[in-house]
Amino acid sequence: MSKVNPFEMAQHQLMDCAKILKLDQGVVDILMQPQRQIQVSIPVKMDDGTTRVFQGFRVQYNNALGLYKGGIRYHPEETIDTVRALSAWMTWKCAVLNLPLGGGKGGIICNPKEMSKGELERMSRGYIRAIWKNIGPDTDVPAPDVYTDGQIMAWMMDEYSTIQGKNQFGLLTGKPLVIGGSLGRGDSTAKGGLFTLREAAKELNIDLKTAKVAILGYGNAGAFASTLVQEMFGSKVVAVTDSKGGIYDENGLDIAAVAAHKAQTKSVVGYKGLKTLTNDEVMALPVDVIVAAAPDEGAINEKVAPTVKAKVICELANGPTTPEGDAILYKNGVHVIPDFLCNAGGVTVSYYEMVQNMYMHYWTLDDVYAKLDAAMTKSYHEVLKASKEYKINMRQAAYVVAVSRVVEGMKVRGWV
Ligand SMILES: NC(=O)C1=CN([C@@H]2O[C@H](COP(=O)(O)OP(=O)(O)OC[C@H]3O[C@@H](n4cnc5c(N)ncnc54)[C@H](O)[C@@H]3O)[C@@H](O)[C@H]2O)C=CC1
Ligand SMILES: O=C(O)CCC(=O)C(=O)O
Repeated sequence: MSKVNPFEMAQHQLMDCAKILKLDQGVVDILMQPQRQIQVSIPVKMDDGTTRVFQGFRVQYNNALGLYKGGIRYHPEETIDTVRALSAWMTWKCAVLNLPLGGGKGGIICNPKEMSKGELERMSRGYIRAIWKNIGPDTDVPAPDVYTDGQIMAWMMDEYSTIQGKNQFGLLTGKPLVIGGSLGRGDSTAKGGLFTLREAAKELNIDLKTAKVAILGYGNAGAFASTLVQEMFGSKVVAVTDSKGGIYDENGLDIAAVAAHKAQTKSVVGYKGLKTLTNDEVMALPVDVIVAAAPDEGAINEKVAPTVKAKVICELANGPTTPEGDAILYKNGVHVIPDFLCNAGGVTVSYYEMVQNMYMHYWTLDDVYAKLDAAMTKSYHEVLKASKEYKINMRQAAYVVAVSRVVEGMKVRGWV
């Protein structure tokens, strides 16, 4: 995961925005730190009879615009700084989409790939027992993120409901459909990002039908993106990577066959005997679009950025580009659709799930996609407009739009 400190990166980006907006010091001081950080120890009975204690976090960054919202990650290299950074980015993400929500994030340091289903269930329930007083349908609503899924959400919701003595479906989003999940949440991050790519392509006169696309990080977001980019635009996916490496075929990959290979061997590497490439080599390929979907914060740095030949980078991952990388990409005319705008489709459909849970009335898939398309398109153009008005890059522009809204919320509430 991170070779950089993601929270320092997030603070650097925020300071950049504070200068553009000429924010007062008191406002900056509030925005630079989370409102609350919770760290808990979770003892778990392992299958072999031993007890292991896992460290878990929940960081509640800012709730000026609404309750804290954001995913929970299970990762061996999770740190409080990763979770802090991600909770800040959640705040800007909800604000840039104009959702009535604030930002939060959670994580547990663990390797879910080495745990049995029973161990995962006991750890997930233990996490909820440790933090239940600080979360809830009106205060902080978690969701799935890296290496967590609907099943884990279901266990967590069930544990919380048991503690409360009543069903609490609204505790979190990304739930299985049968217990109040929303249609369309599964591929919403990728789909939302591709709606912004469509708008960027119009702006830059890129014909997506003939575009070559490289996808970094063939996980939830990346795998959906590789199928959808073909279905929605007819683009050709020529490269994909995962944590073990990448593969490239200039004539296009058969994505269904790559998915089958990954399901069988646990990696895209080795598919049809193609040479294994590193992520950095894939970044430098002659493609039109890069979809950055690997949970590898700061991977697009000052060394990698100058090698990028793509015209557009869609940041489905959180924090893939360092400030130094950003400056180089901007100078070289690479259009970056920044993370908290590009990947906001996930939390937007999570918000739709909350609305549906409250009304106990469920929408069709077409309704969800139509609303998501309208929301992502509107936000993309608001950010593009700010980028032109202020003559700043798309990330700075996304910050300007998002932070202005959060600051307005803080002001009317009398915080500053
Ligand atoms: N799933 C969601 O709804 C959302 C996810 N995101 C972000 O998207 C990114 C990916 O998340 P998911 O797809 O949910 O995770 P995931 O856990 O489903 O997939 C991650 C994939 O990336 C690969 N990977 C890990 N390290 C890598 C590396 N260094 N280089 C290349 N590939 C690597 C893994 O092998 C795996 O295939 C994360 O940054 C996450 O925070 C952002 C918004 C919402
Ligand atoms: O769906 C959500 O609430 C949050 C998803 C998430 O963690 C993210 O967008 O990074």
